[in-house]
Amino acid sequence: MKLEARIVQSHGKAFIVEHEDGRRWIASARRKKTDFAVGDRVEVGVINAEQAVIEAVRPRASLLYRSDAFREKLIAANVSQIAVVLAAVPSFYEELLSRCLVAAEDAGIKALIVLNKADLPETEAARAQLAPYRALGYPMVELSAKQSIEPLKPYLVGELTVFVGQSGMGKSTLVNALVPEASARTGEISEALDSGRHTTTHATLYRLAGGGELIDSPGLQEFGLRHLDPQRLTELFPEFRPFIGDCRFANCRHDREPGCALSEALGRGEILAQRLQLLRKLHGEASA
Ligand SMILES: Nc1nc2c(ncn2[C@@H]2O[C@H](COP(=O)(O)OP(=O)(O)OP(=O)(O)O)[C@@H](O)[C@H]2O)c(=O)[nH]1
Ligand SMILES: [Zn+2]
Repeated sequence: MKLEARIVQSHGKAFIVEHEDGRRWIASARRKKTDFAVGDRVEVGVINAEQAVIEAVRPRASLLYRSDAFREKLIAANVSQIAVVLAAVPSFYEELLSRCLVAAEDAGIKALIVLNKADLPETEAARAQLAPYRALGYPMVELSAKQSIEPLKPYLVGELTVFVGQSGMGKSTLVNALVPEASARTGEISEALDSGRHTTTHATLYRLAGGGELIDSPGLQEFGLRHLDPQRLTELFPEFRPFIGDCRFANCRHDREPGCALSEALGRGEILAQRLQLLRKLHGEASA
């Protein structure tokens, strides 16, 4: 029997898929194909009440993934928004935030900055550090996951939001507050998967009471973007778009070339040094 289902949990090689009527199966892919992600809509062949096989994946509205020199790793499919969870303590990598924003631009989805642990006095400095990103048009919500997640809720309605964050930013606290059953709900199927095959949960999709859905992804320390098209990199920085076409050389890497419109904009204080640095770094990665 063949059915349409959605991947709601990924364990790397094994997945949990859910039909719209709520039935769930442990599913693996035919052959060694494993490039599926939570959020994917798939056609499954049902084997029995517990097991199914993924036969095909439907075209994706969006796909977020990261890549380094050795491999690509899918983060989530069909999401409409990425929420980057940050906190003042421990300190966050600003470059990782910027990379998430670039990935969102590339995937054509919204990005939301969530500044957690607003109860800590160090938050003021973090807020100032993030001001330029708000000025770029990325919305930011400040909250304390330990106190109240109400400020975040309106942003999640009607969206499929993937939550990403470095370890320690409080993403688990946040997700558990948004989805009270999250810690328990992974349930027996997933426990059986974890203990039986020594795999860990890569990502899980949850439905929110107020409408909207979220995907909790594992802590992120790096966000390799080698897969980005070097020709398109500049477009992925919204504030650089007005300068596209203004460099003296058409193939300008915006590094030491004379007549570089971005280097000149930097000299005039119109763009952030760390953003231009990231663009240069991404150019280097993409061509390495
Ligand atoms: N002060 C304060 N601490 C918080 C808040 N939210 C989470 N924390 C603390 O921050 C620490 C990290 O929280 P987690 O939710 O485990 O963080 P995580 O981002 O999921 O990190 P990993 O579990 O390492 O992936 C814990 O000690 C939490 O109690 C908050 O709003 N305010
Ligand atoms: Zn240039």
